[in-house]
Amino acid sequence: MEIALVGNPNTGKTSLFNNLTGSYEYVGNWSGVTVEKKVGILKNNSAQLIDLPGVYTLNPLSKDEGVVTHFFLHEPFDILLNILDASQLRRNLHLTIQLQEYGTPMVIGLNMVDVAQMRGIRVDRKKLSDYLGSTVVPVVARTGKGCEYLAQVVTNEALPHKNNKLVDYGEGIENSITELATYLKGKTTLPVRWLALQLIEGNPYVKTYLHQHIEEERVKEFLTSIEKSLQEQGVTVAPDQYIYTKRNETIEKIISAVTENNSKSKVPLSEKIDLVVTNKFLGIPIFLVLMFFMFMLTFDWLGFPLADGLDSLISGPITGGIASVLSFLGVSEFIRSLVLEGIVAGVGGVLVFVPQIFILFFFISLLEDSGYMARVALVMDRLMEMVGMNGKAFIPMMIGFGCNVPGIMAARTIETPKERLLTTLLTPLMSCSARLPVYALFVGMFFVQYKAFIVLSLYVIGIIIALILARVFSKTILKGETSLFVIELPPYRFPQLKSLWRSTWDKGKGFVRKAGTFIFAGSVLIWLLSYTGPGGMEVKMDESFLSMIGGGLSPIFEPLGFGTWQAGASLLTGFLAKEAIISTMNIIYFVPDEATLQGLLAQFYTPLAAYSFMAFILLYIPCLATVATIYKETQSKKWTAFSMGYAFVIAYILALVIYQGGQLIGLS
Ligand SMILES: Nc1nc2c(ncn2[C@@H]2O[C@H](COP(=O)(O)OP(=O)(O)OP(=O)(O)O)[C@@H](O)[C@H]2O)c(=O)[nH]1
Ligand SMILES: [Mg+2]
Repeated sequence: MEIALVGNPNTGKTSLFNNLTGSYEYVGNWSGVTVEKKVGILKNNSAQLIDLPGVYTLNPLSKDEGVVTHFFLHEPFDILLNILDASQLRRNLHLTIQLQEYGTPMVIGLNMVDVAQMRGIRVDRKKLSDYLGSTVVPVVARTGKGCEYLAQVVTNEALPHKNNKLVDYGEGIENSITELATYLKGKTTLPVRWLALQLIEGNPYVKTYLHQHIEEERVKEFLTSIEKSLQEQGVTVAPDQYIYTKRNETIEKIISAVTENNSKSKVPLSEKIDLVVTNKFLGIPIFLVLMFFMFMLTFDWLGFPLADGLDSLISGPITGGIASVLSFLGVSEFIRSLVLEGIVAGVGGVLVFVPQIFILFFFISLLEDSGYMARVALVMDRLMEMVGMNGKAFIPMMIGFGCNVPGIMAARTIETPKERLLTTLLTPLMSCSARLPVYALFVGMFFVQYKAFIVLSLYVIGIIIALILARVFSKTILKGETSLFVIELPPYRFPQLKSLWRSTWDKGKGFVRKAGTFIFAGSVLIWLLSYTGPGGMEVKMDESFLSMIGGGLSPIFEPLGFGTWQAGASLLTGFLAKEAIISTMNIIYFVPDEATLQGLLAQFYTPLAAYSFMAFILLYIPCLATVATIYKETQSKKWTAFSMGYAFVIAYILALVIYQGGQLIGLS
């Protein structure tokens, strides 16, 4: 049995999905968190649950909304589980009516009853159930209250195929629909009334679907007959508007019958906070201060001591322990060196940064779950509009701070193809967490006093370059209108510690896993390349294959301040994954403990060259996983190649300006 989970954005569908299936899908307090279909199995194995992106209507505007409409047209399922936000019933019911018209047996999960109660809204579950002809089960998806019972109702009860005429659109429309039904007879298994109403609303997916099943003439005839019959009735508005009005009338009737509103406070707390946070002048400074605070926490107050401790642990007792085990086993010098100077140095060098990565992810999860994300979009909207995008595109970019891959996926929520492509191309300029170890290493060495400030400057450079390029691209290669900026500001929520931790862990475990697989394999390879050379095995590092490869690249980087073969080799591996830069450096500059690695770096970099190097790493080329995602989302080799090419050029120019310009004004 297949159950489809459908509802407005940000109503708690994925929270419920996670609860019922034991999954850990992405949850956040803004609209458009889920952008693709996710399938899970109910805990009691009785059915499959399908989580879908949130939609306000089945008539899609953006790509993630299209996922839902496509699903309704092409992927048959057995039961609809419609999630309603009890505190936003009026708006949610528009979708419910459309789902009802689809005719599949439906159960209503009335979520956020805790929020509704707090605001003094009471919903009469029994009456609502009578109106809709579906069982209504109140739940709190976040805590799991009522969820088990909801699962029982969905899977156990014999659900009625109910009357799907909740709204009466009048005889004219109903007659035309009956006529359309005769043409579609035997040609589709989908409910004709639903198809017809969606067509009147202008749903492009349904139109295409109908064109595939009957002659286009018939579709046109139907639409003309609707228009004519409405005119005859003296209706002056367009048919889609008429449908909307009719639905609204029904909704008002239901709302006044089933809800009771005893709210006392006129202005909710969220709105009071927003007066400050989204203020025209204060908005951006507040955002920057928050980021600065995040970096202070990650690099100074908390992260640095933790990483330092972990580092001593890895380079001291752990390496020592492994060394003694190897001696005890009597392994060859080759194996010993591979393990200690390759794997332990490479993987350990990356794992040292786990505490800092987790702190960063914790902070990002906090922003996501509190509701601040949508506010940043609003605050950034003015800047974004100046460059041909709108504020909504900043959400994928913010997500990109964690990892560029989900950031690019989130670009699906952007309505126009032009802006979606722009966002996809520019999100890799956002500094992801994998670049953080590089910053940590270098600011720890060269900018001890200003760690957080230097890192913040890199993040801001990423944002500024993205804005400038957005402007350039939208004036040259990607012309088109900027779409209207519409965003829902969800109420602020106090994040629960449990879900915060879960979401932090979910993001962070990818980093740990990558260290154990990708970085592990990479370290072995890099070590082998550094251990062997044209002269055979055990060559001096400067005569190894790795130094030849890196040396081939180094002249290109000479003008940027880091023309060493070591830098060339690390940048090359950095394309596979940005953390690999750190593991490569740990292997190349192998020294038994980190303190001296930093000392060694001082021989190769000046502070100015270090900054130029960090800026270059920030921008130079998206990592392999990101490139693959860009290809998957754009389905275009041309744009994928472009995303790599332009990034390299920009990185080069910027690093050049920083290094040469810095020298000109006397920095070193
Ligand atoms: N107070 C309260 N918050 C909830 C409840 N259910 C979910 N939330 C919160 O609401 C926010 C949205 O939850 P999601 O599960 O991501 O919502 P969604 O419907 O999947 O959202 P989209 O994927 O964007 O359509 C999160 O911050 C949840 O913690 C609830 O019953 N009560
Ligand atoms: Mg979701």
